[in-house]
Amino acid sequence: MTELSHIRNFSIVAHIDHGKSTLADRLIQLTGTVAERDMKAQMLDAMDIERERGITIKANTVRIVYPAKDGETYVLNLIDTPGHVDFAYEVSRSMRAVEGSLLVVDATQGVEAQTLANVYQAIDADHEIVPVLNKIDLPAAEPDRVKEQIEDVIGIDASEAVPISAKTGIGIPDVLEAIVTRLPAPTGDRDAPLKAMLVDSWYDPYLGVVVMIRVMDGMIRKGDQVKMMQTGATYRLDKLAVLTPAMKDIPELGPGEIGVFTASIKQVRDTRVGDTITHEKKPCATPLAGFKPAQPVVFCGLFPVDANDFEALRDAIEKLALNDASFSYEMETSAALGFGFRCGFLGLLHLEVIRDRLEREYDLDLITTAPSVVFKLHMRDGEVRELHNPADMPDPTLIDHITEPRIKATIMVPDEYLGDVLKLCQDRRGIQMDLTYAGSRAMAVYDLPLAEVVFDFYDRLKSVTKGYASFDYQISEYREDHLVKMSILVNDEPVDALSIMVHRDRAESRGRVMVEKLKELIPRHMFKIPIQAAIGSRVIARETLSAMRKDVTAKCYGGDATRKKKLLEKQKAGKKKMRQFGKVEIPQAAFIQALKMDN
Ligand SMILES: Nc1nc2c(ncn2[C@@H]2O[C@H](COP(=O)(O)OP(=O)(O)OP(=O)(O)O)[C@@H](O)[C@H]2O)c(=O)[nH]1
Repeated sequence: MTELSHIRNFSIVAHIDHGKSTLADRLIQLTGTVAERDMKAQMLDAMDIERERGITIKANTVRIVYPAKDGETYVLNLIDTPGHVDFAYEVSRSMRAVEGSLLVVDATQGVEAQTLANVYQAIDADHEIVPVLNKIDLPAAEPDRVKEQIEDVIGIDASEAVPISAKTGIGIPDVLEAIVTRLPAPTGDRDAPLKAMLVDSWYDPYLGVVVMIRVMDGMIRKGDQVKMMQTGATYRLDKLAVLTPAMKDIPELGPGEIGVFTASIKQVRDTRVGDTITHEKKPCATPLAGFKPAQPVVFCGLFPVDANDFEALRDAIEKLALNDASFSYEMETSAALGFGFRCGFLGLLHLEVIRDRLEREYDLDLITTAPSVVFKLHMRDGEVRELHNPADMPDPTLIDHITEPRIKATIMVPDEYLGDVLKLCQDRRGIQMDLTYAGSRAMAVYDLPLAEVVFDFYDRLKSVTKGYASFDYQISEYREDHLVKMSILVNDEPVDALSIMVHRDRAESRGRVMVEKLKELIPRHMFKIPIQAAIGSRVIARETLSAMRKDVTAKCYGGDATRKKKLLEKQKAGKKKMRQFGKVEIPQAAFIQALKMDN
């Protein structure tokens, strides 16, 4: 056990690309935590997808042993936090497991959207914050200007910000000293009953479920019988270790320490992030505050392009779900798409990440249906039903009214983009609740329907503000509105995967945009194809895709056989991504494209 005074727990907060991973690598390298030959760039972003997308999804941690200038040796625990709004809950609870943060700001760019969103999380968690100005090796670096900006915009003292280059290594020893001298040591009572926070959990193919904890009070040892206070489940610890980042066994962990254990836990679903872990025999009196199970808020259908892949998809989804408690699924059948799954996610990025992993790691070709939220149907007979899929909408005459989830959204944006942001929120049925200014930044608080946000709101917000807005939301309440189901008919056949719930006053314009887009997205066939949007039996928008009779190879007059072959191959590959509806083939991309709202 390490003495409390010799522990420092911290996270690194930064806007994307400001150098968080590079700095973490440097800290690990300089302290010799990983042998030079094992050092690979961006150690902490384990998964391929994280690397490619440059985002960190799972919170990672590493224990660094650092001999400081004062002659004492300190244990520094770094927790890596995810940076996207879909994972805001993961960020906020991992923040509560540490006492301080390094705020990394790119000295050539200055404070940006996520810098703000993330630093406010750190401030909320009462962190001591050490500003770090990165990339000072670049000629465009303006450390003084950025210092001033940190003080103006964030309102924290930046006079002692540490100038560094994570790339060349300048200033890294100063960062380590600042961690020891400026961040507070944790507090806790080793003689009190065990109270530990479940910070994260994941599935390891060799060890089974690994649980990461931060001990608040008491001691935890290998062989202990522990209890999860929320779920009530009890387990015996098989292994207790720290991450260096490789797992290293340790006999015990005391207050302020961070480590991992295994305990023959069958699935990650049995471990709830934020839960309190205590001893079964001598439990602590009260659990830690703020436990909140992650609730899926966005649902969509995932179907195999090739019906023969259904079993493979089931297998893959079950495996992924073992590793991700916030992802839910149930089997679904669709007239158009056959057998598949209705899946629930924390948000759109989460959806994309899961879909990508299924396609890549399990080599599956998937069709994704329109993301939707959970509506509540208040039936005339008094029953309240949840609607996860617009295709399951019952006869509207049986419904008294429908409620939908609303959110309280906070958007921070530089002045010059405010007009566009307000228009976007207005277009999405938003109600302005507050508008304030801090320096040259505005903060707008809106009450918005979640359904209008789940699809492409972030994308639109990013594009109208050139990436300079930060966005955060909380679900507020379910509220009644005039919602109707709109169906899309292609060649007079309803395509259930394209039906959506929409506000009555907006159905016509949404329907018009959708049929126009589908007309562009569906390739011409040998016959005329009507494309219609309808509410019940009433058609509200219609386009006709005219017939075509053309051999794709007709253009290749002359005897260029290879070119002809290539075209045919391309067409064949394209077919794989097509789906047959009656006589019509619809490309898979059309399902998502048609639903984008950028009219
Ligand atoms: N010139 C220079 N480039 C740097 C420095 N630190 C990081 N970079 C580069 O900046 C880019 C982003 O660095 P990352 O460490 O991946 O940034 P990050 O904040 O971890 O990004 P995400 O993990 O995507 O959030 C990479 O190309 C780095 O090589 C620095 O001090 N100087």
